Amino acid sequence: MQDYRVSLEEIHTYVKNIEDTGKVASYIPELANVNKAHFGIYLNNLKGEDQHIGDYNIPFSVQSISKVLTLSKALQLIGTDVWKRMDVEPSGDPFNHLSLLELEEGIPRNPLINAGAIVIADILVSELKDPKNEFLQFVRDITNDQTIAFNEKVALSEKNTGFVNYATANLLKSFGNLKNDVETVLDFYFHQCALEMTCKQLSNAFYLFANRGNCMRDVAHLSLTQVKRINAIMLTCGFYDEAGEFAFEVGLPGKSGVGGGIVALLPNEFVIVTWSPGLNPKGNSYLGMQALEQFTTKTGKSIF
Ligand SMILES: NC(=O)CC[C@H](N)C(=O)O
Repeated sequence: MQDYRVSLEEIHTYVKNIEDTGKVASYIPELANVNKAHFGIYLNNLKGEDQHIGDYNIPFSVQSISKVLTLSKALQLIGTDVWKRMDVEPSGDPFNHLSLLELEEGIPRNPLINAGAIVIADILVSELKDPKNEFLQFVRDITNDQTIAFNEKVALSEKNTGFVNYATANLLKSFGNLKNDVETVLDFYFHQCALEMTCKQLSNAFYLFANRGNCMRDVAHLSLTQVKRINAIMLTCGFYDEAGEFAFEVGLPGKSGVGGGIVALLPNEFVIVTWSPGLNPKGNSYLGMQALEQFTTKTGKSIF
């Protein structure tokens, strides 16, 4: 791949020399069992000349990365009506904060924080006959991989400790921005977060955001306008109160999850996925962010 002056080996070596001060998420007990030493990168350059290194083929919990996929499904189903129930502004707050939601009367700042994603889950529960299975099928279809599944243990673990998400859903309900019952919506939400995918599968799933809405099989799933808007939301809101930092250091639209994964992409050029479970205090992968900073700095490829 002559386009990219940096090899993933170089980035791997750079990252291996950094002390990983990140901590594995433990507020979802099942995630605390993950070995922090895992590290993987998968680079899909849209031309079939992929590169990878490390643990790129080990499934991990995608967590909040799933919020981009549920948003996509909701836009497919009800289009711009999504924006009647939430905004598209960065929150500048942690992913699970409640204060803004109360102040702004149950209208979440954006679909990539928990409150917004719970409203999106409500939309999918209303619109789909068999929400969990139909959403899973959507993810399998865009990834072109029928093996992707939910990890039921992770979903249950989060349900048992999901007090803040229950508070969020109840607050949304009290403001009339949740149509279905709290249990049903959160059951869907905990399952979407408990999707397990590898770096490679995630890069294949996010291919459509770099490829004008068309997946790897060249099937159109989203319009160009929808993809433009989703990428804009990833850039401004994909890293919660560190969205500015990610744009500053890396300069790509992307999304993180507390499983330690980060997906980032440059439209019409590539999708890159990193996995390193140690999280910084804002809940984003500590080494993943540094690997991506090195990648865009060394290749000179960012949206800026
Ligand atoms: N940032 C994340 O990945 C958070 C997702 C997690 N399932 C939660 O709701 O707390």
